[in-house]
Amino acid sequence: MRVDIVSIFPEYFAPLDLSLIGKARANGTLRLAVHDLRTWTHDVHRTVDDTPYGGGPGMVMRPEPWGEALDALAPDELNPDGHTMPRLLVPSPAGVRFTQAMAHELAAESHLLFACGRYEGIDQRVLDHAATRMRVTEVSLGDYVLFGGEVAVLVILEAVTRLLPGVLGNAGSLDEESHAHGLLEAPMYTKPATWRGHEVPDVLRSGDHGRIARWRRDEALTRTAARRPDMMAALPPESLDKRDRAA
Ligand SMILES: N#Cc1c(-c2ccc3ccn(Cc4cccnc4)c3c2)n[nH]c1N
Repeated sequence: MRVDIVSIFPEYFAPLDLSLIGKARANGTLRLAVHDLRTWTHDVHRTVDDTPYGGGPGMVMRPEPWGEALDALAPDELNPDGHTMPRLLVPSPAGVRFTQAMAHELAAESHLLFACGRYEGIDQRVLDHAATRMRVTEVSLGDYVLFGGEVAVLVILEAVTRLLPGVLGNAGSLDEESHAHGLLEAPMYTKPATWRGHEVPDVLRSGDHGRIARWRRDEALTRTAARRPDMMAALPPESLDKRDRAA
């Protein structure tokens, strides 16, 4: 997967050299490049923002630098390596909610292009024009307001990269984690069996894999019902067997 990120704070992405994302870059699973938006400014002050039409607080990111950046990173002609147009992702408080399902969807893309806004956001015409040439998705992490899109890109990239083949050592862990099947994951334990008077549930030390699987399912259902009734409501009825309904 190829990933391009455009930001006025490219140094925000230094953490992407670390850990499993760093390894994915080193082994070629992830080809990531971070670009400074000011590369595409031409004035002495390298200006990227201006006052909003219609008035109001703050500043808006000017369309010209963004237009040139997207032209350079998503040229109309096929990329040298033959790839088609990238999918443009624009973090925004007004975006569609980012979910694990979207992470899976994005993990299937060959080229992601992230546009990190700042100030009050990017001039809408940048997104409108981009949408005439590529798929554009405004995406939000949740119902709170950040300073800009960089943190969202770090979160999205981590959620997507861990789904790429070979990135997670134990791909099986993807099957049981929270949100994998629309439920929160069950509690996890490791040695020692007793810690500060707290015991590991006996079933997990029984060696009975059927009982363990049932216990984990019951715990996942209980947790999800208590913490995320919205997820319970969204579960397809056929995904719950009669035992689940009794849990
Ligand atoms: N994803 C995501 C987000 C953002 C977010 C993403 C990009 C930008 C670019 C600028 N701001 C500040 C800003 C402040 C006020 C109004 N509009 C924008 C951003 C906030 N906030 N919350 C999320 N879940």
